[in-house]
Amino acid sequence: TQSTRPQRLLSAVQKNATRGDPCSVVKAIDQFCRSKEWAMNVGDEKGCILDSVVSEVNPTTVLELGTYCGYSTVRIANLLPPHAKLITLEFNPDFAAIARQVIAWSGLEEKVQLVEGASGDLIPKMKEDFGVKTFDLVFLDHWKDRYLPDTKLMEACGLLRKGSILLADNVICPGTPDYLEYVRSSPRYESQYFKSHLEYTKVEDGLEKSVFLG
Ligand SMILES: O=C(NC/C=C/[C@H]1O[C@@H](n2cnc3cncnc32)[C@H](O)[C@@H]1O)c1cc([N+](=O)[O-])cc(O)c1O
Ligand SMILES: [Mg+2]
Repeated sequence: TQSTRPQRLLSAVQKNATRGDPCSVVKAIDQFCRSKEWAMNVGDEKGCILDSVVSEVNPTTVLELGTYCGYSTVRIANLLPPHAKLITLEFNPDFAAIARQVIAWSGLEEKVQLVEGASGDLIPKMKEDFGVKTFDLVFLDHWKDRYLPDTKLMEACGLLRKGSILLADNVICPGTPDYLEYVRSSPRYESQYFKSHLEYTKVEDGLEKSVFLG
């Protein structure tokens, strides 16, 4: 039977990366996506911006929306202080299975809780079922039309506190116009655009960093 792109991406990790070495896992995926098959990981260029925001926030609790193959999960988890926790949500079971193996290969499974399911269903359960008070950092990288409804849902569920950071991928390409309008015009957010390029291409894209003001 034909393999899927995520399966081929995982094989590239198992072939080219060193077990327990998160940086080699990131490099192996970037090399695969540049030389073999494009895949919708945040990538190396935007990944450096992601790294700098994670390092600056130094979060204890992180939420990632849309695990896919676990590329940004590994990048974020690799920078977390001890005892910090990254919860990543993925509703496609095939992608989740691949991501679990990528995360395991990196040796970061202690810092990551991958939850299978839809963000719209899981966000309201974060406090009660996952013992979360509020998130210090949220990385949005799932379906682009879910960014705004899920942000409003996180507000409604009291999951954001004064100073919580939302970092959104793809605000230009494929684009998240309603989300961008909301965080840039709402008095409850202070937003900043980090211009970059769509992963592994020369097309413009960027990350939007928004601080929740409470
Ligand atoms: O479409 C893009 N990303 C969507 C990502 C989707 C991933 O998040 C999961 N998901 C979706 N809603 C979910 C709700 N709950 C849980 N997982 C969910 C999907 O099962 C998939 O694994 C994209 C596209 C391009 N592009 O150039 O075309 C570039 C990018 O960087 C992208 O991120
Ligand atoms: Mg993306």
